[in-house]
Formats: sequence, C-alpha cells, structure tokens
Amino acid sequence: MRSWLGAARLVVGVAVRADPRRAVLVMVFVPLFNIVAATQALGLRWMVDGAVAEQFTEALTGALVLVLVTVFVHQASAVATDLRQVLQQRVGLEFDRRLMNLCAGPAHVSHYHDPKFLDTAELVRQRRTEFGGAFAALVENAGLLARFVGAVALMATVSPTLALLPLCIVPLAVAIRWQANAVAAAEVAGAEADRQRAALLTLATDPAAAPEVRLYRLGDEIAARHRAAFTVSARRRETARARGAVAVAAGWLLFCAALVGGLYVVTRSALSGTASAGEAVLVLLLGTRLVGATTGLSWLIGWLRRSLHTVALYQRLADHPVSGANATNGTDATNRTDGANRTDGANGTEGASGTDGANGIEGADGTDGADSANGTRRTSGAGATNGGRSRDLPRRGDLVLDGVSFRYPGEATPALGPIDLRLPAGATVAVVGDNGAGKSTLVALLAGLYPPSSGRITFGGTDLARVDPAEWRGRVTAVFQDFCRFELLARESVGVGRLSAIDDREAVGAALESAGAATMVAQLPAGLDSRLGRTFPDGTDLSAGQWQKLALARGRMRTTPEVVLLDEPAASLDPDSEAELLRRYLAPTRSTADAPITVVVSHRLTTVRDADLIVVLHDGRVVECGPHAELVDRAGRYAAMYALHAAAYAAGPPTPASPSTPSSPASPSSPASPSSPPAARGSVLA
Ligand SMILES: Nc1ncnc2c1ncn2[C@@H]1O[C@H](COP(=O)(O)OP(=O)(O)OP(=O)(O)O)[C@@H](O)[C@H]1O
Repeated sequence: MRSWLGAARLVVGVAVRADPRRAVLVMVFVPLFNIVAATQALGLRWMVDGAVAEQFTEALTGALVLVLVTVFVHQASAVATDLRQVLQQRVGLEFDRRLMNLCAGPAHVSHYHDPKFLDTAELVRQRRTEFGGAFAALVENAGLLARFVGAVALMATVSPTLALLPLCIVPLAVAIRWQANAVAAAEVAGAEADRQRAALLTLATDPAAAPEVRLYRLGDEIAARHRAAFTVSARRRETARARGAVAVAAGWLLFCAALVGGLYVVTRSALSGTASAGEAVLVLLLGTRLVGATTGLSWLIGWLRRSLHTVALYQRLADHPVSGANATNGTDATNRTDGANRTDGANGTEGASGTDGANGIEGADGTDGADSANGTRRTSGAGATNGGRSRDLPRRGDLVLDGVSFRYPGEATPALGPIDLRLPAGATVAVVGDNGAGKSTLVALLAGLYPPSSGRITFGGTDLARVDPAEWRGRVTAVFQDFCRFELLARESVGVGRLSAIDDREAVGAALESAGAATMVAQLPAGLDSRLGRTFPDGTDLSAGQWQKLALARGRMRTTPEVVLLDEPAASLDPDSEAELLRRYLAPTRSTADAPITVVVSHRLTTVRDADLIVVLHDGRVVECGPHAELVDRAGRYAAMYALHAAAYAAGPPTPASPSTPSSPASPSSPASPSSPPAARGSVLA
C-alpha cells in the first residue's frame, strides 16, 4: 500500500512540476464536475415532483438545473480531457528523462550485470508509455470516486438505507484490484521469460544476425524458443487473470443484487406514497448510472493499478543498489553519491539526478567548458555525500594498480587479479593474452567503468577511488572492443567524442584524419553530413571496419588525454589499416614530455611488439611484464605465443618474414602498402 501511495505521490509531484497550472486545474476540475454531474438527478427529481404537484416554479427550476448541469458537464469534460492529454505527454516525457538518467547516470556500469536490474529495466522499458497514463488514471479514478460520493449523498436524501447502495460497489472494487495485483505479480515473475522473448525476437529480425540465422537454419529453433518463453510468461498471466475473474464475478453479483433491492424498495415506497415520484426517478437514474460507472470501474482500476505498478517498478530501479561490486566491498563512495541521485529521482526532486542523466555523455568529457560545468555539478553532488573526493588529480603521472582485483556482480570468482602493475607516464603498453584472460576487464577498470572489488588504482599517486569517475574519464579516451554505432550524421557520430566540438567541422575533420578515416567519410554520399545506419530511410550503413574507424576517430576528439585505451582497436580493420592505425597511436603526436599512457589490447603480437611494455595476462593474472626483447629472452609464455604467431605469419604468402627481426622495410613515415607481407606490415612499428 505504501508503495502505491509513494507511486501516486511521485506521479502527482512530477505532473505538478511539469505543468503546475494544468495539473492543478485537472485535479480540481475532474472530481468537481463528477460531483456536479450527480445534480442532474436532482434536477430531474425537482422537475418530476414539480410536474406531479403542478408546481411550475419547481418544475422549471428542475429543468434549468438539468439543462445547465448537462451543458456544463459536457463542456468541462471536453476541456479536462484536453488538459489531461497534454499533461499525460509531459509526465511521460519527464519519466523518460528520469529513466534514461537512471540507466545512463550512474558513475559505473556494474548495474548492467545484475539480472534483477535488467529484468526490472526491461519491464519498465516495455511499459514506459504508462508513466503518462498514471496521472490520467489517478485523475479519472478520483473523478469516479467523486461520482460515487455524489450518488451516496443524493441517495441519502431519499433514504439512509439507499445511501448504502453505492457502497456495495466496494467488494467489486476490491476484487478488481486483487485481480490486477495478481496479474501484475505474474508479469514480474515472467519478466525474465519476456526478456528472453524480446532478445529472441531481436535475434530473428536483426539484419546483423540474418546471415548466421540462415546459414545454420536457426529460424525454427528461434521461433520455438520464442514460443516457449511466451508460454512461460503467458501461462502465469492467464492463470492470475482467470482466478481474479472468479472474484470479480462474485463482486458483480453482489452489486447487482444490491441494486435490484434498492430499486425494489424505492418503487414500493413510491407506490405506498412514502416517497415521491421524483425520488423514485432520482434513484432509478443514479442506480443505472452506477451500473455504467461500474462497468468502467474494472478498466479504470486496472489502468490505475497497472500504471502505478509501472511507476513503482521505476522506483525499484531508482532504489537499486547500483553496483553489486560496491555492495560486496562497500568502499566505493561514488555509488553512494549515485544513491543520493537515485533518491532524488524517486522523490521526483529536480537536481543532481536530472542533470546527470541529461549530461550522461557530456559529463564524461571534462576537457571543455560546457562539460566542466556539468562535471562540477556531479562533483559537488559527490562531495555532498562523500566529502572525501579529491579534486587535485594530477595532470600527469604513473598509473599504478596495487593489489587490484575485480569480480563481476553475481560472479563467485574474480575475473581479474589480484594484480600489481605500474604503467609509467607516457609509456605505450600492450596487453596480450588468451581469450577470457581479463584484458577487456582491465581496460574497463582503467576507464573507471567499474570500481575495483579490492585493491586500488592510483594516478600520479592519487587514489582514483577518491576521484569522481566522471572527472577521471574526462582524462581518458578509449576505443572499446564493443564500440557503439551511433546512428547519427557522420560528423556527429565522431563529434560525440567531445560534445562541445560536435559542430566543429575542423575538429571532427582532424579527428578523422588522425584515425585514418577521413577518406572513408569523404566517400560517403554526403561526406561528413551523411546520415549513418538503418534507423532512417536515407541512412547509409557501414561495414564493421568503417564503423570501427569512426569509433577510433571519436576517440581522437579528445586531443590531450592522459590515458588512451584501445581494446582490440583494429579487430575489424584490414592489416594495412591496422598497421597504419597503430603507428598513429603508438607514435605520440605530443612531445614525449606530455605523451599519454597508451594501452593497446591486441591479439596480433607482431603489431604491438614495439610497445614500451608488454603485459601478459593469463586467467586474470599478470604472468609476465616487460619489453618485447626481455620477454623473448625469458622464453616464457610471451615468447611461446610470439613464436607461434610469427610462425603463422611467416608461413603465409607471399614472403615469409622473420618474427624476430625488429625492423622491417616499412617505416612510420612510409606505411605498408596493401601488397606488403603481413609480417612486414606488422613490424611497421619497429
Ligand atoms: N559481464 C560479465 N559478467 C560476468 N563475467 C564476465 C563478464 N564479462 C567478462 N566476464 C568474464 O571475465 C573474464 C575476463 O573476460 P574479458 O572480457 O576481460 O577477457 P578478454 O581477455 O578481454 O577476452 P577476449 O580476448 O576474448 O576479448 C572471462 O572469464 C569472462 O567470462
């Protein structure tokens, strides 16, 4: 019950903030005209009693009341509907904004690994159109309540017993609510199956999956699993609905019996002369209207129940402990800050949580004026709950991992660590290792996407746990393994890497040039202004490698990062592009004195052999670390991997190349030609 009251309070609060005048008008108007509507029956009673008693004034007054009230109710209801619809949209928009904020606002992304969060988020996403409806449902239910109150009051003027008639609706209302509760609980229980169903539908309709779906003839299998998932969730819903239907039918029977009884009593009274003809007509009119209203009651209560349940789900999301990792180590202050924002969101208070969400991307970039402003808001929010945040993050320094380990939320074993590692300022670092060794996890930790489960990461001696993650991420630029395909204009898709420069064609052009993507974009139908992706009919889709080049350019929008993270940045690129790319990244554009720390994850060992430091990960641990020559001399894991890799290249056409030869015919100033042998292209960094 408390959650319903909380949900209703939140909805009303959001409506009043979204549009105070309309909200107050609707909340006063709708119950008012529903009460006034009851006086139509009073007018009719006066009219009939006046006619029977041949009292012209009474009959005329009754007729006038009837006509005026009818016209008023008609007009008022049309105006209220208009106002309500506008409010409905505004409330929906506000909840959309809050929902985006809840998902994108938290400093870390650990919540995306919690199945409970994902299930609730999926339900809320599916039902987000009901947020606006929640306000409308509240108002309409308040109107219905007012109508019943009016009917009770008028019936009481005829006989106190008759006043009980509208109250006989209560058991029916309780049964309807019980049914709605049961259906909602079944929906929550079936949320996981619904999420699976949605994922299967996406799989069957996603163009990216289409080739494999056909090749492996997966269509029927997907359809069968989709049907099975539907059956699981639908069976629960249907059972709940059927059980509730029995209770609702019993409620209806009771109400109909009471109505028939009431009409019988008043008809007998009229015939015996203890009630007037007008009173009998009044009861008849109110009674039949109650039947009409009761028919709508089920729908109205169901609507209210469902929409408030959606709001309550949103509140559950808002109250979710954002990071399971933090829950286990309890040391991360950032998420406590997020907690403060969530509370704001739940209470419907404007402020930190609102600004965070709107600036989810901006906040990441602390390098420009507009973004710094947002960064300040976040940081001050952090200070409000933490008080221990450090604002004096040095511009430059070593990045040190000290006993760092990380466990994904809900996982029993750590994916990484414990590891100790020092990445010297300005160094180029290659991270290599088998699949699942923990390379991407390490990159995510360095990017501040997750807090370590234990240990600490320091930059220039400052513990990053004491730094606002947004501020830290402002110092980092990254190309993730699962980079995002922003279906925007080509220049925007790159420009989002630094929002303040999104319209700066020169900056975007320079980033494209620097990532080796300028020619590719120039060849698009409208160059920089080409719309990308399939979302819009005039969009141009790109190859995986072309999308990756844009991601690389996006990462180049930040021109003075302290740390550059590249997680398999060339996985979709051809060997020439890869060699050229790594040459660009690993040969710093800045002087050595202020060069960033560049971390490159790659499986192609020949392309990263010239990194200052090579970190070999295995089962989440650092097993070797040092420059290429040193690791080769050590004849350990790296040497074996490298020999295997080089041998594979050496065996390939057209010209075998010696893996141990550090230099190659190609050089940074003369990138490998398309016809260069792979080993030579790989050693372009030498
Ligand atoms: N979201 C996640 N939830 C739980 N475990 C995860 C998650 N992501 C990765 N892991 C686990 O963490 C470990 C390290 O994964 P990670 O992606 O960091 O490896 P990787 O070295 O980057 O692998 P690859 O070379 O295949 O990209 C693996 O055992 C993986 O199963």
